[in-house]
Amino acid sequence: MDSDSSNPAAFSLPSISLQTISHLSESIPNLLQLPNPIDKSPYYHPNPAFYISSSDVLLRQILFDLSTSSSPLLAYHRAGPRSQIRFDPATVRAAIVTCGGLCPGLNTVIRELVVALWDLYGVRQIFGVQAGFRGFYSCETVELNPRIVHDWHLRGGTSLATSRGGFDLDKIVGGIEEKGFNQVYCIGGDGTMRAAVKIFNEIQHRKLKISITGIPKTVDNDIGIIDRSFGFQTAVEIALQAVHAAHVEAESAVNGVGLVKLMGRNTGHIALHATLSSRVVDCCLIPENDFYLEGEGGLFEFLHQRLKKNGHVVIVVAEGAGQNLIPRTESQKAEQDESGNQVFLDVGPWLKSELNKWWKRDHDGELFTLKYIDPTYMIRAVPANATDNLYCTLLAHSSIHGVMAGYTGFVSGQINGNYAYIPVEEVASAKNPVDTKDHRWAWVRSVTNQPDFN
Ligand SMILES: Nc1ncnc2c1ncn2[C@@H]1O[C@H](COP(=O)(O)OP(=O)(O)OP(=O)(O)O)[C@@H](O)[C@H]1O
Ligand SMILES: O=P(O)(O)OC[C@H]1O[C@](O)(CO)[C@@H](O)[C@@H]1O
Ligand SMILES: [Mg+2]
Repeated sequence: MDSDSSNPAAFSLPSISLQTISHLSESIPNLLQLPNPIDKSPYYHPNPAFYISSSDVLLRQILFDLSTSSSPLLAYHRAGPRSQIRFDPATVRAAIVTCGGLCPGLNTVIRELVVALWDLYGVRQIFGVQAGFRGFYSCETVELNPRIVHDWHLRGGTSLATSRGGFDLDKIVGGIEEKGFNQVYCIGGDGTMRAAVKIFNEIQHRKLKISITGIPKTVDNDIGIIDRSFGFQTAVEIALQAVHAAHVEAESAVNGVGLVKLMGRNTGHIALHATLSSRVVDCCLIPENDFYLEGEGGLFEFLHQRLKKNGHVVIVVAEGAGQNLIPRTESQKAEQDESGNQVFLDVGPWLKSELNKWWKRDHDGELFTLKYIDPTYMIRAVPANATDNLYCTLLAHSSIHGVMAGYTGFVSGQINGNYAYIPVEEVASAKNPVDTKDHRWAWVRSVTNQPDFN
């Protein structure tokens, strides 16, 4: 018999599958247990509800159709302070490392890790590892305290320096052991999370009492599971300035084209958000949606019509878009950066040149002005805005609470507005592409009226 779809009682809730995270007690016998020093904090006055227990979870999917959902709902441990801690603060030696590209908020996360370890938990041995993972074995570490980092949230970049490459598992874990670190905070993107998985596995293999955690950062917002990565909103805000400038230039010319290239290696989130929030973009080109230039339904035909109608156009192109169209030599095809990421050809100047050639070929003699803006590093080299700053603080605090409670091999992240601990392996493999089938891409297309290039 068919279930009555108007009667909610006719459906049963799917089961829940908890994504457990590792705990030091699984590999370290007789791990000590102490009351959380926040008990004595003059600011928090914790009541019983203040502490989070290991049975507190949050769901990844909060919207679903009961008539079709049958697979279990994924749940994660809720982030936050635990009533018992598993490190004696006096013996903690915490290491903080930043890896990969810059992102607004890196310095805020470092600052808040230092200040909260110091103020909330009474940790006094906190170290900055310089220049990314290679810093564990090739550079002096710097001792940090709240006085040193007090104004770091006002600075862009990372005051610890960052780098790509330099991943040598044996040397890194050797360096961690040699320097006596027992808490390792890794701030970085997808590559950093993949590296953290390997370090975590090696630490487990060596049965070391070291907790490692990841705090995901990427302006590209290309890390899955979490709501968004810190710094992304700030980057979009700065990107908008470039889009508005391109619009002014285009509008003030005859047959004016404003072309803006924005970051986004494999994902077009920055371009998409800049398009939706500016409302002045005529065409948004992202890596997830192939496009073509010539013929029916192509970019040139669309631009011709738009210029005829409005007299100007604004194009936003993400750096990873159109890579299949740009001619490249065999050696360019194989080029990688130090971390093994494919080196892209520069889509901005290529598109600019193609547009100029097209106009000259098809509209010779008619006025045409193309202004190209490439704000690339400007959007990620700035300090975090207010929202990202607060987000960075809560991520740093979540990480410390989890580590002090003895959890390891996890990432702190926001899921549906709440903070969770997610297994680092899961984050390392979770991508976050723009879904060109969902409502947000449909919204872009309805705002721009651009072709779908199918
Ligand atoms: N698969 C991997 N295994 C081990 N180490 C890795 C791996 N991928 C990346 N790494 C290391 O992680 C660090 C950061 O990687 P990468 O340069 O790709 O930046 P990222 O963390 O992805 O940040 P972003 O994407 O924002 O630039 C580098 O030191 C790199 O060597
Ligand atoms: O020039 P760099 O520092 O290697 O970084 C560029 C890359 O880093 C990112 O900002 C983050 O992954 C990408 O958007 C960009 O492709
Ligand atoms: Mg990356």
